[in-house]
Amino acid sequence: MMAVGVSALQITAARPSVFLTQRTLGATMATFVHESDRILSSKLTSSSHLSSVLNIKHKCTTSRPRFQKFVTRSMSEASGSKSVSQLSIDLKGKRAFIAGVADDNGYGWAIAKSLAAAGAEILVGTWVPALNIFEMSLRRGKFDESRVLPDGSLMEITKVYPLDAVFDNPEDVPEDIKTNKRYAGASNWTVQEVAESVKQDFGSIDILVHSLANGPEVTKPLLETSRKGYLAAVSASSYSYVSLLKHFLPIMNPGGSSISLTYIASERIIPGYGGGMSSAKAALESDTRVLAFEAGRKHKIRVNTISAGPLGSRAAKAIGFIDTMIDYSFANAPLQKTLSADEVGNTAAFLASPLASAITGALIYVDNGLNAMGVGVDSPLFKDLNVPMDKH
Ligand SMILES: NC(=O)c1ccc[n+]([C@@H]2O[C@H](COP(=O)([O-])OP(=O)(O)OC[C@H]3O[C@@H](n4cnc5c(N)ncnc54)[C@H](O)[C@@H]3O)[C@@H](O)[C@H]2O)c1
Repeated sequence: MMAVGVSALQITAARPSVFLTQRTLGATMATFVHESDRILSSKLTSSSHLSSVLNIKHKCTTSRPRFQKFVTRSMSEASGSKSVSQLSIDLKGKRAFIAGVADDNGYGWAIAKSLAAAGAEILVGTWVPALNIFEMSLRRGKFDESRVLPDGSLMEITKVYPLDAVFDNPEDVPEDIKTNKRYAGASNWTVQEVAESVKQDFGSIDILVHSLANGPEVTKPLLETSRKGYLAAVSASSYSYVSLLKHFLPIMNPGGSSISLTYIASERIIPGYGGGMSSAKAALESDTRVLAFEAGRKHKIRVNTISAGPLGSRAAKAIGFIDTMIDYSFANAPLQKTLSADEVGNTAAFLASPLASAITGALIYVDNGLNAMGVGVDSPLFKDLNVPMDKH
């Protein structure tokens, strides 16, 4: 079990922590030895002694390595918690709205878990046609195994909102959708209405995540994509983000953070990622920069996007060649390992945290480094180079 008040997402160095936390200091006494081997007995009884301890440590950094080593060891031992660092991703008291969670396989779910592990309250927006099955599965405990957080507790989703991010307000909704039975029973699911509902229910949020995309003609090459299909991809996958941020910004607390998910097909040719989806991701990335400026200046909100490597989510499986992309990444990325959705989730938690307080308008790759490659090293043409190669 984690200590009370400590979030489950800690950034911990391989070495034991060298500083006592304020909390620990209050209850701790530590003894230090002077470098000339004279005993300098310094009883630490309150947190007001922290600065003097740190000063001693600071002064001896270069010229008194032996003394520093001793102080370091004494302090860690006195703290009694070698693995607790002072640098943690702490989102306690923050509230996140994550758009695009409809099962436990995708990046949205993993991001929700990491944010929850760091202490944030979780609200999700679920695409209306997927809402019933998602809520039923949640209720029946189908996701319980994947709700487990690092400290053993289960991620709580405070509220699930129906959402269709293709529509900004009720006036936009065409008749065929209004009468569609997949939308029957749900209400207030346009972007504007969802933001209003969240405002009514909770007042404000601190973190907005856009983890959704849709391109009805994604399996078609760009040259065969219709205007309708192309615009639908951009509407669902890019403008949906502009709209979400526009409607949520007024209820986002200053210092808050917004994150979207993109894919390398925006900047490099990925045959098979068609239907205008590569164009939609390029728009999303460009918008990230402009929105960072506008949201930063007006509301002090940071806007970043994560370019994630391939993951076998429901959406990716619909494209059809995700297993090939996962194999390709394993064979060619600098890090030969399977990308876990949690790695993207943890990056999102970092970006949402005060640790990333100067990062905005950025595209962060979380893809085992595949983006950095200029060639596919698994090509037979490279066989004489003897590139180190693990088996998948
Ligand atoms: N899976 C990958 O390999 C990969 C790689 C890079 C980036 N991404 C991006 O990650 C994000 C999440 O996708 P994922 O792959 O985790 O799949 P996913 O299936 O978990 O998420 C996509 C979600 O979008 C929702 N959605 C679709 N249309 C919607 C709409 N109009 N309104 C509201 N919700 C809608 C779906 O219901 C689904 O929950 C997407 O932006 C995707 O492009 C995925």
